[in-house]
Amino acid sequence: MATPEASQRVGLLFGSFNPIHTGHLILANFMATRTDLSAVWLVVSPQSPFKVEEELLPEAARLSLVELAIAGNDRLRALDVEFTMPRPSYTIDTLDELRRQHPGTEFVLITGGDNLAGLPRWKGAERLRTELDVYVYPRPGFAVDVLPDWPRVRVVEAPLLDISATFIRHSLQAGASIRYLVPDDVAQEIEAKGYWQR
Ligand SMILES: Nc1ncnc2c1ncn2[C@@H]1O[C@H](COP(=O)(O)OP(=O)(O)OP(=O)(O)O)[C@@H](O)[C@H]1O
Ligand SMILES: O=C(O)c1ccc[n+]([C@@H]2O[C@H](COP(=O)([O-])O)[C@@H](O)[C@H]2O)c1
Repeated sequence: MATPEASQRVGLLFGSFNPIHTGHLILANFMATRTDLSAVWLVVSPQSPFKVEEELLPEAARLSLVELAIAGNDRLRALDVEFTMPRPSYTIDTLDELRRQHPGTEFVLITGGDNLAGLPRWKGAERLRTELDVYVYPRPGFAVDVLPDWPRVRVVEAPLLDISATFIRHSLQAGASIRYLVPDDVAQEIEAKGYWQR
């Protein structure tokens, strides 16, 4: 008899989450509730391969903010699987690890439209192209028809969200309010810890 996990299709949203914001949350919840996915796991990457960020919060702090943000949403889960893996964090390696840990689960890669054009340069791109369904959430300013050779890419029709972690960090550095750009609990924690504030 099939176990509940055997039929599960889970979306993986990889990110720096520096910090998590409402854009991530709307995206993740949209994928978890309006597609064939039963859940979305937010994978916090200690170090994204292409990103050189000077103001990267320690991964444990970023994970904590993700956990605060998704508390109470049964369809979302935060993962620290990359914390004990080599850096930078390559998605194909994490995918292999998660497939090993969850043999009954079928994983789908979720990404924002800004990362789509770069996918062919990711480690193991040919495996990603052929082995995975990729669900894309469009992002303002980025074309989504850039990978005609990736037949497993599917772009969802969803409201565009012009929110980024960069904007949150810059707002904090400028002393501007980030209310509603991140959940209240996250804003309070950022303020209490003084993250990105000068
Ligand atoms: N507003 C958004 N619309 C669509 N996708 C998004 C949005 N914000 C983040 N994403 C996607 O979420 C994933 C993780 O993003 P990430 O943690 O790098 O956040 P970010 O806001 O892009 O950060 P930064 O501004 O620091 O570059 C990526 O696939 C990214 O494309
Ligand atoms: O595996 C790769 O080669 C690869 C290259 C670029 C980005 N990624 C992953 O994509 C996620 C989002 O990337 P970024 O740079 O927008 O934060 C992040 O978690 C990275 O680990 C992965």
